[in-house]
Amino acid sequence: MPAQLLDGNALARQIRSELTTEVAEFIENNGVVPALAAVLVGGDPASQVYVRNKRRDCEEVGINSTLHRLPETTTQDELLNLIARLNRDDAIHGILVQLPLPPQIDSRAILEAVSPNKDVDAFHPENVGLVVQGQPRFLPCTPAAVQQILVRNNVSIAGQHVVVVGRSDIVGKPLAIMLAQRGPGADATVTLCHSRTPDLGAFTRQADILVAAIGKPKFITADMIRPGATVIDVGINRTDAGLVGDVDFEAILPVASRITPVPGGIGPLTRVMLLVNTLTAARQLEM
Ligand SMILES: Nc1nc(=O)c2c([nH]1)NC[C@@H]1CN(c3ccc(C(=O)N[C@@H](CCC(=O)O)C(=O)O)cc3)C=[N+]21
Repeated sequence: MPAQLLDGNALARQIRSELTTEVAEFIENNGVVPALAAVLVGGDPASQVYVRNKRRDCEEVGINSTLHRLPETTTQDELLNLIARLNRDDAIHGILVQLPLPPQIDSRAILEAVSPNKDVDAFHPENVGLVVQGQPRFLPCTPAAVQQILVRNNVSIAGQHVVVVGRSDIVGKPLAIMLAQRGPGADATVTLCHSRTPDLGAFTRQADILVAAIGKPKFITADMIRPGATVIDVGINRTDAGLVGDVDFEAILPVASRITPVPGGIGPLTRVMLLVNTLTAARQLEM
């Protein structure tokens, strides 16, 4: 029997519908509309698509969204000035600075400038620290999307061996920490593999749940999967053959028990987590 598809689009739709009710209740109780400010520097085509989809998502659930488009030549000071303004603006609850930023800008300095209370990406060091300590203010969006697709499809995590491939600061590293945490939706045994792991297949074949977050098209092949494993594909690679993930989907389908597609897997859920975090930010700031 081929693997069950874990449908990110359907789950994203369901969570947006839950959020629509919660946002309406928030507005009713507080007389304030949750609001997200997105900052886009330059014209990276993938970023344009992402920001456009995100604005549509906000509209669907009743969150206000504003987009600040800055030219490719924006200086660090100009961007810092905009962030300072958004930090002070009481009508704005969440701030997202779309990555990557142009080379003249120091991304780290920018992410540290966003108020931790409005940091809906959870990229600020204070929020990263809170996640590590198991006291999150916001969960980082893509790791939260992976956790939710597992939890909401009743995939057991506790006591399972999760192998994460990729140690980025925005996906692999925080996800490994979140799934190893004590508590619901966690309690896994986690192995974090990366580009310097020798004999990667020896590790991935031990995975009950394999998460691919490497950023290389079809990098995970069928021989690297334990029969019956759950495979989560975080990759979004634009190739001549279209959008493909980090796993060789067709070849793995007959081996795995469950698998996420690309597109339509973790991507749409990542955007939903941004909405969740914006509502959380509004609740915390309007208390
Ligand atoms: N500050 C910041 N926060 C981010 O969360 C962030 C970022 N910068 N920079 C870029 C990456 C990438 N990312 C995606 C989210 C959703 C899809 C997504 O919805 N993908 C659809 C396909 C969309 C398409 O067709 O292009 C899918 O997988 O089905 C893709 C990529 C968020 N990122």
